[in-house]
Amino acid sequence: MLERRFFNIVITYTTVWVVRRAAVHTKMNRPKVLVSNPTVPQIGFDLLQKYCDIIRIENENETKEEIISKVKGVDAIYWASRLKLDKDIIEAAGPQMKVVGTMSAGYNHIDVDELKKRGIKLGNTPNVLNNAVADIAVLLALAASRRIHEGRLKIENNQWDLGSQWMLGQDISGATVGIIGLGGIGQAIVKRLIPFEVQQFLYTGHREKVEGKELGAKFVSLDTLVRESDFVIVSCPLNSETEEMCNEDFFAKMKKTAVFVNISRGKVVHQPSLVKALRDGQIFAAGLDVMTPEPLPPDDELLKLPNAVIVPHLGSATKKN
Ligand SMILES: O=C(O)C(=O)CO
Repeated sequence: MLERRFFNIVITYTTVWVVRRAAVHTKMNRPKVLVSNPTVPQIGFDLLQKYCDIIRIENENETKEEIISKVKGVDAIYWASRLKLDKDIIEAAGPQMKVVGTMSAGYNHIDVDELKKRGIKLGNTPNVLNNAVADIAVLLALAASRRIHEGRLKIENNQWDLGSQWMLGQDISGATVGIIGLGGIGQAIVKRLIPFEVQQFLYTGHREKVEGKELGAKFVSLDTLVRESDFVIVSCPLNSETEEMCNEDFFAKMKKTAVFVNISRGKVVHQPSLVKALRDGQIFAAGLDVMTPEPLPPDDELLKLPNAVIVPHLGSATKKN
């Protein structure tokens, strides 16, 4: 999964741009940049090399210790890593460090408070990923509601039944779709689902948005969204407010026929409660691009559920040709 993600050239350009700007800002001829993982596409290294001296981590499964051993004295960090960029690493870099660029829309893997305290700028890659991630959200919503994983298992187990009422799924046409977090990705999801003749879109977040009005979506409380939606799609950032927001109480409020989709971060969900809700038929199905932990161990309970469609965090894993 990591290799495929890092092929996203658009992301690379954006991150390199952030690091370059920092270089100009610091008025240094050739600032030193640590690249935290070697699977960044060559084009990324080439661009960086033009303006900066690169400190490389050669190990694809980089460790915090390795990063700490090489980070001292750098002016910037190109964070292409699933590890947490935490206080220890920031401190080890030293007070001259001015900027961090990350190849992702989400930045929950970076200690932003620690960066702020030290006046270090952070660049991420919002918007470039909206379409790719929204595509995965739609794919998961349809795959989960139409029992795609379960159907495949039935074939493999020689349980193909010819009855007319077999393996009925949930329609998305005529459904109420609730989007938690109508940011760029949430809006792209709504745009994709309009042609599916969804009956109404609900959304929730900090405030009502002009874009919501333009898309014909109705701003409601989280409670209303969870209770009234046939599809609940999570596309909000992970932060202290949203961590484990989808818990036992949340799933208990959902309709028994509803489908849950998460393309945000695994930790927005209290996963044991989701597993229970799926196992006990409290909700109909789930489609997940993100989970806890990542990578998910092959013997995890989630993978034993026929009504869970799971992909290994492929939201942004597309290649622009
Ligand atoms: O860019 C991100 O933050 C993603 O996780 C895309 O899936």
